[in-house]
Amino acid sequence: MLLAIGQKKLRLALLSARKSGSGPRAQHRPGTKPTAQYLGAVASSSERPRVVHHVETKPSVPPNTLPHNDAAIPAWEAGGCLPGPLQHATHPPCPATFHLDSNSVQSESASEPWTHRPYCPDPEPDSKHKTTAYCVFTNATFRRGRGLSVIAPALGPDTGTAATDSGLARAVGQALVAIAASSATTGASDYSDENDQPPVPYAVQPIPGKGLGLVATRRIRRGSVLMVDGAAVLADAAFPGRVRRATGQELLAAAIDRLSSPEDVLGLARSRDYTGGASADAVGEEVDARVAEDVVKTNSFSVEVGGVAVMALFPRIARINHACNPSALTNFNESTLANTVTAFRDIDVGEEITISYSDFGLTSTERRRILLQKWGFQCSCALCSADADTLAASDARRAEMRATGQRVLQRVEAGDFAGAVALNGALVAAVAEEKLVPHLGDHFDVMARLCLAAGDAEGAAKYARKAIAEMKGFYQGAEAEGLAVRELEALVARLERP
Ligand SMILES: C[S@@+](CC[C@H](N)C(=O)[O-])C[C@H]1O[C@@H](n2cnc3c(N)ncnc32)[C@H](O)[C@@H]1O
Repeated sequence: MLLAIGQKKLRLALLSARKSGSGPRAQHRPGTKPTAQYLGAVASSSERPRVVHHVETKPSVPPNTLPHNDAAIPAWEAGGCLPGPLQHATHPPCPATFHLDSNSVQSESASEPWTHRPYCPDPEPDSKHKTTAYCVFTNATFRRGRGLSVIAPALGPDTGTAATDSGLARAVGQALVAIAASSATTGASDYSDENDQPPVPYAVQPIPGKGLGLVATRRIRRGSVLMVDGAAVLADAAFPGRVRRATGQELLAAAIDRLSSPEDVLGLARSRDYTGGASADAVGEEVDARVAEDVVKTNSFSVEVGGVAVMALFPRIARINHACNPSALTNFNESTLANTVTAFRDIDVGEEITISYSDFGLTSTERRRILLQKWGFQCSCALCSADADTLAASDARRAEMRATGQRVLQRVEAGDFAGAVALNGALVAAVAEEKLVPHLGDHFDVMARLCLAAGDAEGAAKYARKAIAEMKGFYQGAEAEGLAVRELEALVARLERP
């Protein structure tokens, strides 16, 4: 994700170089913040892969809905206790509502995020490993009753927060309460899945050399939403390094087991066959634990929730294969806990729908190595299978894009904005030639800011208009109304004011 990181750094450099009040405030928005990538080595990856991140146009939780201090939680104050992970130092947990069976439903109240008692296996501390207590928190109503399980640090009985509390259970709990409140008001389902009603524009079918995959069943236009998939499992990315393996497997198995259809997850692709041909639900508990672990490794995205790095499993998106020049992009929205798949370009009937698990700025050799090392497969996508000349030309463009991005940044840091404008123009051309079209809006946005910093108001307005057109064309619907577009529109209006 060097390209996007470069863009982000560049934007930051531009902001610090800019005189106060002379331009719009930069925000993270689609294509600029690397967050999502399939995980090969669970949690240990320091890479921040390709992502398209949703524009947050409003706070994810209405003010005072679920604040972090007890003084502002009147509904729960009345009861004198807080449910599950939202317990606070001065408020004891609500023992009366917990059933002894950890799988039994605790509550389906819209104001309480967890419908089950947290499942907290013994952390098995030993002298060699520094272990942390983790729990499985479950909301059975999310995803239209298919459920969501969260693996997050346990909350201490005395403090309400664990020493290592990542805030993950709290952040997800807040999102769930806000989602429930919004569904109750609007009658809408817990995430926007209007595009998922049959007939969907794709079919899941065998793809030679790749297992199953998605194939377009009708022509899909660039920018259209193909699928919105709510998370089934969210796991603190740090947990595999902080629990013993057996405990980790136990947590994962419990997280999946609490979903209404565990087989939807256990039946996903994995790197090995532990079953001897038996179906996932027909095998023993021990095997299930290993299957659960492998399925999560093979199919999880890396996203952020409440500033915490998280492994996220979206069961339907998990069927989408990787391509180095993909036909679609994913876009995780922290407020809805759902991931949206958008067509990267026009997709013909019969064409495979693919996303990228790796960084666009890498050469083919680098990508293949990472896909093999971290995800355990030899990439057989169209670009990797292309002839040597095509691959070499693509590699040269991607290497050049990366190097040019760095040079642009150096010019900005040196205050040479005119030089940066000239170089960034070459970068935009290379991006277009490599058909990484969704990035164009971001690049035009950067060009607008560079022109502004260089004192070229006309150029700034021109590129701001181009960025708006790209962003609106690509990120249809809510995204097009996003903060970035509004900022750019404000910039154009300001620049055009006589
Ligand atoms: C998230 S799953 C994708 C869906 C999977 N094909 C299935 O059958 O459910 C990832 C797995 O799909 C396969 N895969 C995905 N993209 C591939 C590619 N470009 N080339 C070869 N295999 C691929 C690999 O086996 C990988 O471990």
